[in-house]
Amino acid sequence: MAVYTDVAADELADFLKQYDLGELLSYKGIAEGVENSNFLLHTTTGSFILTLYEKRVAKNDLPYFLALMTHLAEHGVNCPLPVKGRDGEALRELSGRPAAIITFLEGVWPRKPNVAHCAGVGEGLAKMHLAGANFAIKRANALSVAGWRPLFDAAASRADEVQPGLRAFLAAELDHLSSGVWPTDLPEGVIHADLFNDNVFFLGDRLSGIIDFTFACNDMLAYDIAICLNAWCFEPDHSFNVTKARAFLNAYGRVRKLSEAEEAALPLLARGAAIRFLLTRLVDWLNVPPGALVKPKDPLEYVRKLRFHQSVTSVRDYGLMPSGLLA
Ligand SMILES: Nc1ncnc2c1ncn2[C@@H]1O[C@H](COP(=O)(O)OP(=O)(O)O)[C@@H](O)[C@H]1O
Ligand SMILES: N[C@@H](CCOP(=O)(O)O)C(=O)O
Repeated sequence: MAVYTDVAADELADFLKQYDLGELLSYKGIAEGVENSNFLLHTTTGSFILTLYEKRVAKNDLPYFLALMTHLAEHGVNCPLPVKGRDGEALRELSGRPAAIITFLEGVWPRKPNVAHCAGVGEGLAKMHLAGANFAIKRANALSVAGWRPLFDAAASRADEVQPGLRAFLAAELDHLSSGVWPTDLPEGVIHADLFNDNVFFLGDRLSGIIDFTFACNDMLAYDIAICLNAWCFEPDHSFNVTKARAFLNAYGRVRKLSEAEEAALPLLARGAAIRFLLTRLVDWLNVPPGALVKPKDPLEYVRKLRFHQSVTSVRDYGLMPSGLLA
């Protein structure tokens, strides 16, 4: 359960007086997520999500996330809306943390994503990319290449406790990715940057909503695709499922066609996406705050994904023909 900061009932009831949300009926910490403390609130007017922003989130970035959700919702993406208080503000403080209430989205995230889910997320991601095109505020990706070295430095001395040889493996990969090979000329825009299956809700096989914009930023759109290939297209036995990848990429391409340069960059972007999540997971694995109710995610899952992408020689391995998408 990701609750790093607890909230007392009387404190919350007082907090809610700043909103037109009625009286608090009940609330509970949410048993998912690893980044922030989240609570499900039931009030006399409905259900809401309360987020207390923790560790990796810079306070200065919060207006970006909240404005982005509003922008995307206004442009056809089903995502939560920040709830404003009577003073017109959505962002305030609770229990010493920046805090915001957002609307509750119906739907269930898929525990075992199937091919239809992968197609749904491909279409949804492309629509989100198009919807973000005219969003005016910019936020650099703090967890791109330049952000990986500090994470490595924070974990390197204990990496081999997690897997012998991991430190050297990570060092070599980081050296490669920071040697000038990382693309700089691919189409950019607003990316979600964490579109894992626990951040996409479905009703049956139909995508019903996207949540958790805590890592959203401006970066290469194809990098978001690479993050999804990792998050959606591997099986529990760690094998890559090319059928899911093809379904995901084809559905994406029907809404926003990938350029040949983007296709060609996918193996490298997928390596970068793999090391990014490997490193944050490793740091979290080695630094669980005492008393926090959180289940850290397995960094080694991403070692296997990274090794797979290191072995890729052609985009055919992702279900693509080099010259374009398969029909
Ligand atoms: N707007 C929402 N509507 C419904 N459930 C939500 C909403 N936002 C978050 N949740 C629930 O809370 C969980 C954790 O939220 P998430 O934003 O992924 O956490 P974190 O802030 O740690 O990244 C989600 O998996 C989901 O179950
Ligand atoms: N998706 C990340 C962890 C952070 O995401 P959250 O949405 O679960 O808080 C990972 O799998 O490493």
